[in-house]
Amino acid sequence: MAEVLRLDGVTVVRGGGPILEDLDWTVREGERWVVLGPNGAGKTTLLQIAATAIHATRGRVEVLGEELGLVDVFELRPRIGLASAAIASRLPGSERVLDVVVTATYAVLGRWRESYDEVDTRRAQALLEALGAGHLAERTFGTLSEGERKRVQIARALMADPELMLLDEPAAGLDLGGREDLVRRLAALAADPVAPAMVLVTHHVEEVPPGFTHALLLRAGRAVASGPVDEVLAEGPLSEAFGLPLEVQKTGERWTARARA
Ligand SMILES: Nc1ncnc2c1ncn2[C@@H]1O[C@H](COP(=O)(O)OP(=O)(O)OP(=O)(O)O)[C@@H](O)[C@H]1O
Repeated sequence: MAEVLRLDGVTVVRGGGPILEDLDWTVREGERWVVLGPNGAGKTTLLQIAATAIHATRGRVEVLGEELGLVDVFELRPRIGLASAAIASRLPGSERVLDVVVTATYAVLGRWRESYDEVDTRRAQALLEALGAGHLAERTFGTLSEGERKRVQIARALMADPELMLLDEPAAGLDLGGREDLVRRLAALAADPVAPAMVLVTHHVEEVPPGFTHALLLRAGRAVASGPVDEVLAEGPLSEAFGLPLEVQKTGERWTARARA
């Protein structure tokens, strides 16, 4: 399968020290990855590399077959879908939800022209419906609850039909019902054979949707484990990544973890 993301020996230095160190990682077409690790492990920095928002200090990064540093990132970015709190905070609260989604076609934040093609509007509405947010299309983004915003952001990230989808802590701030609803919708997306390759960042194994195939565990900027989800989301690697002895259980296709008594 084709590689959509490849990092070879990637190091990112900030404030005098490495915040990602000597990372090798490959994501292939059809794969659904979860990136887990404690606060400050480097997860968001890694997504920023994948989103072409920052450059590695050392090492080589290929995104969608193009080597960063040798390619115009403005041509690459429309092929990458990104949903993150940082992007959501830049979306105008007064914007109609349907427009929030439609404008992604033009890879701009906020509405910048008065009309869109009918086909774009229909696609935006269909994506909102697929994420259980069809009824919110005419509302303004600022009036939505946190859970509703997350679903709209994911619809927005899918709008431009990306080849790589990056989700930074999509369940953060959601209540139990909201989290479970989102996990279910992400599982449906993961099961869709035409959905893009996905990378989902989270702190919690409880948020890993069924159908995610691979996991990368980070601790202090280094990979602790990387590979098929069943091998990586195990007590040994998770305890090492989070720095405490954990009891991990898998029930059906969901995981739970807690500190060992
Ligand atoms: N510009 C910067 N200058 C100095 N340190 C930075 C800079 N950007 C990030 N860091 C540090 O790099 C480390 C990794 O940050 P990053 O946001 O990637 O971690 P994370 O795993 O996403 O954390 P969290 O789970 O808390 O969101 C943190 O210790 C952070 O303070």
